[in-house]
Amino acid sequence: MTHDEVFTLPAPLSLESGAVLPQVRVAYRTVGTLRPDGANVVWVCHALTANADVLSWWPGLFGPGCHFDPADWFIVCANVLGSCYGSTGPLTPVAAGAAPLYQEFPLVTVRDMVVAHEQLRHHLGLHRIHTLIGGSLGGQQALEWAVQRPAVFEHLVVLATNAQHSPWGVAFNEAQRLAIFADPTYHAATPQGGQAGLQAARAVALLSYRSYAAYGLSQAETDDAKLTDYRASSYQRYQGAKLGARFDAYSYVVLSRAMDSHHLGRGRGGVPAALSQIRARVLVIGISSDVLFPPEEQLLLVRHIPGAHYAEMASDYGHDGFLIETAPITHLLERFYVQSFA
Ligand SMILES: CC(=O)SCCNC(=O)CCNC(=O)[C@H](O)C(C)(C)COP(=O)(O)OP(=O)(O)OC[C@H]1O[C@@H](n2cnc3c(N)ncnc32)[C@H](O)[C@@H]1OP(=O)(O)O
Ligand SMILES: N[C@@H](CCO)C(=O)O
Repeated sequence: MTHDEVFTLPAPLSLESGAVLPQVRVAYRTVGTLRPDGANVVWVCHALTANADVLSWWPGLFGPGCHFDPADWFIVCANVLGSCYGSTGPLTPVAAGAAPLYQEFPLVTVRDMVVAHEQLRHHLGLHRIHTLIGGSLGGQQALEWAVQRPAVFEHLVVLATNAQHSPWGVAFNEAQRLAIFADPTYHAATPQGGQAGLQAARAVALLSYRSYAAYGLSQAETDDAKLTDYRASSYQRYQGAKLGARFDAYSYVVLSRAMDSHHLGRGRGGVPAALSQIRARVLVIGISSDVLFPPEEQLLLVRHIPGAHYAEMASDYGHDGFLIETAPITHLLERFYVQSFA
């Protein structure tokens, strides 16, 4: 029922930047069984540091007994180009026998990621996708894909995402990249290069993923006499180390730049014109406390996507609420599918 595979694109991939990747591999996982009529496909686009194993990083939404239960759905998730979970990225060769490119890996855009996954969709023979879903960078890909191929997707569910990455979002990403570039080991181009910088970058990023309230709830001090060694400090260090143990600095730079590049309106006459091309039935979910992708960005999507539904979740978790608040998301999905068939 679970199938892991690597698909090699049949031809070199020309990137939006003009660079060419001679050989691109896309690691993907499918879970569940495809119905003979092909009507039960849910394709998941993952966010910044996740991977093709959606049941591990989106528990509560994907898995036995969840809304997207593999007993009912054929679940597809592919690791994005530039990442470090099996698809071609800075630490893997881009041609047979070639050395990894590390910090010389070319600029990848969200459009490039989608072009690679569109080729995978063809390879898998999936002519209709019942639901395309993603949050954050995953939502950016899902929107881009729905604009590129409006006829393929019946339903589109995007969470905590936007039509164009904001100056605020770019600035957060640049602050994180500065932490990585300040680490001299990054420039040495080894698999472990930039680890200290990556850990600092994750600690910076967390401030944009959570909220004042979330830190207050989980990291409040009980010892009034304390002058140092605060819980919030050790939490930041722990989270940095946790990402460092499973990710690399070079992929992090590539993926954060891809996020910066996201602009549905580029070359398409602007964002409203691009969004108006979407034909899927759309649910847009915002999170009240999301400071990185604030609800006004999702409201802009809803204004320009024909017939789109909007729901806002109240949450203390900020942007990461899209990964954590799976009970209210399940409720919103159930309501959306009922509305879709009404
Ligand atoms: C193997 C893989 O690649 S799996 C990929 C996993 N991640 C992804 O795919 C990306 C998406 N997921 C995420 O971004 C996150 O996992 C989230 C948002 C879903 C949840 O974040 P988490 O870090 O798990 O939760 P939270 O912020 O509550 O932190 C809990 C962790 O911090 C630790 N912690 C909490 N307070 C402190 C503190 N004061 N000091 C030190 N550690 C602390 C907890 O012990 C816990 O540790 P654990 O993760 O080892 O169990
Ligand atoms: N916490 C998410 C990033 C925010 O979208 C991740 O690590 O992928």
